[in-house]
Amino acid sequence: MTGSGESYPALEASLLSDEAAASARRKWEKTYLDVLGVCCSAEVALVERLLAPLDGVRAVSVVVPSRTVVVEHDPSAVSQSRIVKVLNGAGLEASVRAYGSSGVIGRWPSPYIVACGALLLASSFRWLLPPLQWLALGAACAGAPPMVLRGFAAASRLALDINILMLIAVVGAVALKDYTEAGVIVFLFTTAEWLETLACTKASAGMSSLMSMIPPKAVLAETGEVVNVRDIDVGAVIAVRAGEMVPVDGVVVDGQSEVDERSLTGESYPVPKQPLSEVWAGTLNLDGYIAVRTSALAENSTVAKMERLVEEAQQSKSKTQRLIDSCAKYYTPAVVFLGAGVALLPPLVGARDAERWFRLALVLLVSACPCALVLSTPVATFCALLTAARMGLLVKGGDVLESLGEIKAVAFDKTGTITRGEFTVDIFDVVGHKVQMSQLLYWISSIESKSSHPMAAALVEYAQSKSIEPKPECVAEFRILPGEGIYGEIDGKRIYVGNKRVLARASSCQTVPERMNGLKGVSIGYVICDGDLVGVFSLSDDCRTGAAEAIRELASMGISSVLLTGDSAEAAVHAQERLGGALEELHSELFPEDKVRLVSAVKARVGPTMMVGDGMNDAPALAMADVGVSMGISGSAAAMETSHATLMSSDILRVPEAVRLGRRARRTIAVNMVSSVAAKVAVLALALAWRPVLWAAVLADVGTCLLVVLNSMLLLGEGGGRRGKEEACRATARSLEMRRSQLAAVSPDAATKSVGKTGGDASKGCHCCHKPIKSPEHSVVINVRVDEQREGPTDATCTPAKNVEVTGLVDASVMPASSSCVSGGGCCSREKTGRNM
Ligand SMILES: Nc1ncnc2c1ncn2[C@@H]1O[C@H](COP(=O)(O)OP(=O)(O)OP(=O)(O)O)[C@@H](O)[C@H]1O
Ligand SMILES: [Mg+2]
Ligand SMILES: [Zn+2]
Repeated sequence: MTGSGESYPALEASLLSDEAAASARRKWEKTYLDVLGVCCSAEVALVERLLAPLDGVRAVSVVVPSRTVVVEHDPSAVSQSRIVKVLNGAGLEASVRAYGSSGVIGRWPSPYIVACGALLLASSFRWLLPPLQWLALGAACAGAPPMVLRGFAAASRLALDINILMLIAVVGAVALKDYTEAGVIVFLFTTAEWLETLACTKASAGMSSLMSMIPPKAVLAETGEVVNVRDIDVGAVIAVRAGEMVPVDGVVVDGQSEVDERSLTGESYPVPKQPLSEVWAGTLNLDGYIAVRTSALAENSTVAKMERLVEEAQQSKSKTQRLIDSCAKYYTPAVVFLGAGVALLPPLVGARDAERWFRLALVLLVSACPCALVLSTPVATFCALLTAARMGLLVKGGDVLESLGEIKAVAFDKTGTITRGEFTVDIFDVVGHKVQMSQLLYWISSIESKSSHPMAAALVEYAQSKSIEPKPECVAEFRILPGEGIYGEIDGKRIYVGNKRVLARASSCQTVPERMNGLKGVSIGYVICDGDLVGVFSLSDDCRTGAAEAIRELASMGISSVLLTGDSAEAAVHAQERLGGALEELHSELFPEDKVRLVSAVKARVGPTMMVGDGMNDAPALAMADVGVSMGISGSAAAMETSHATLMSSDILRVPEAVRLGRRARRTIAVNMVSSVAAKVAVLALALAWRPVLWAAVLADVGTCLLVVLNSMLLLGEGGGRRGKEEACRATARSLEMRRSQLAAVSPDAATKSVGKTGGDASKGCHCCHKPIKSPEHSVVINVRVDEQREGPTDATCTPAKNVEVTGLVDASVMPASSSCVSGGGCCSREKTGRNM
């Protein structure tokens, strides 16, 4: 006995390992199918039940709004055509979507609908020729086959769906000898379904445009060989010519070009690329040839991750949807019993008008179809998610979208979020006589090249500009000290780089050179070598374009903004001044755990809170917030992972836009739900008060379904393209700005001159929209002009800046609002737009 008992685990293990081996041998592939017959969540279960048992199918997911079924399968075990056959066997009208095609969906009504319509029309002449009334019965029969097939497939799996309810109504009407009614029901139902499919085409096209951005082939730079994108290894060099899509993420190694990153960031303007620039799969190479060394496999490229996220987001159900679904499960059987009761009980107890009760039961059944109610959330969520993705905001699920609309407060990180995270080194000094400048630079740049903090990049670049190459391989024991700086050992020396906390920790001598005292608006760093302060430096960073505008926009929506930074209090206050005092609270010198604590404090005090951040030190706070938004494709991976949404572009104005989209989505869902319930109530009221009209019930049902879809699709048009021309202007300004910084890298004079020319046009207005140049969109142009006008008279309107008083250093430094104007420091709107944003 024991013997056989013992043999089981062994057997199981061998079975398992066999299975594991088989599954490892298998080559999984994803097939996208257009399945027109999917219209309700009832069909989702049906599709799953049909495909899951097939051998060689690993995963099935159904995207209702775009009528897409995604099957992960092993083509050698179960072919695409087999899957299509199985689905069509249940009348689901499936077809394989070709790679890169935009979800071809039948534009013409099916022959069933046409025949049904034609017969119904002919039957309307029965007042001329009474036998024509039989044509109505013919119409019902002609249109019914797809319904019967689907209904039968559902029924054989003990599921009750809309097709069955409609068939009951049709059979009921025929039983009452009301053939016209039967014909009308079939016609209305099939036509509405067709219209719904048409309406979904747009949404579906949007989704496939997300999925088919990457070209299937790429060209190897060295050999010119054309290879499958999936077969490209990391580190291969591929050639991307003008007008082609970048096929894999990578780094430019040769050539120069401008790239349109709209597919990722939602903003269409040329981004200049030169050697060492990063490029991403799915972006468009506009002009010039570039050779790209790949940094990821095609399946791990950013766009592929995005695709997966969007797919997952559609499948993850939101709160509202889960509620509806869980009700729908008990609801439909309950309604069937109720219907049977209404039809059977009154005649049994002797009611006279049996036919009326029978009709009432049928109306009840049809009206009970929860189709529109079930659709009201997912379709709206789908459309909003697509719009968000198009504007460069990747939302990880319907839940997040709903929370976005509830936001009452936003916590911003400073470095890399409010500011650009592109530091410049202002001062770099050796302290004492222990080390030489070149040695100090070598140590720092070597250690910093192991850090991903934005300050690190600036320090490495600074060293390189002094012809010193970092050697990260010589650094041992590298450590990140959260909220303080970094540590590393090089040439046998123990070196700390960081803020004054590091100074306090690592050095006994705390006296700082005179020069570093009283510096405004910069971050000061210290270098400590074996316990001695050997170097100091200061770094400055500018606010992002539109940061102040974004915060003001949030305020106008009743949302308060706070700043949470690991940087010094001085740097925080400086940013606040640059923003014209737009922030309500400043908290500085925070450790990652302080950020978490403050986010939960804001949550408790104000309400649902969003956190926007980019760095590793933001990750825990992002997870804590109701909605954590990570900034930028180049932001930290940890932040992107823990956040609920990722802003692919660096346009901070997308933050208020996202909240607005969330609010709009919530409103749309509410309208959908109310109208779908109201329509049913109206029909039932009509049936009780006057008489039960079957076709009106069907019309109300399919009509609200259609309305729900159309109403949700209004979400598609907004968001991304809302600002149109303004957006284009801002984009031009930004690309100008970028060109300027590119030029500045080469020669600072050239930059001023080249953009200065544009500045000359400024008196006439913007060169693209001819509006007077005032708005932040034209910051670059003004940038130059303000430099010239610094001494001149400033604008008469002076936005009152809130006076900043910093209390606790580590903890909250809440600022009382006062209306005194800080002189000089960016309080005038003219200067603000010019210098800082
Ligand atoms: N690699 C580094 N080199 C030098 N100093 C650093 C480095 N990393 C961190 N520091 C110092 O530690 C401070 C806190 O860093 P932390 O990453 O917590 O915040 P931050 O990114 O500067 O600000 P924010 O939280 O607004 O993004 C920095 O302001 C800087 O002074
Ligand atoms: Mg940061
Ligand atoms: Zn319905």
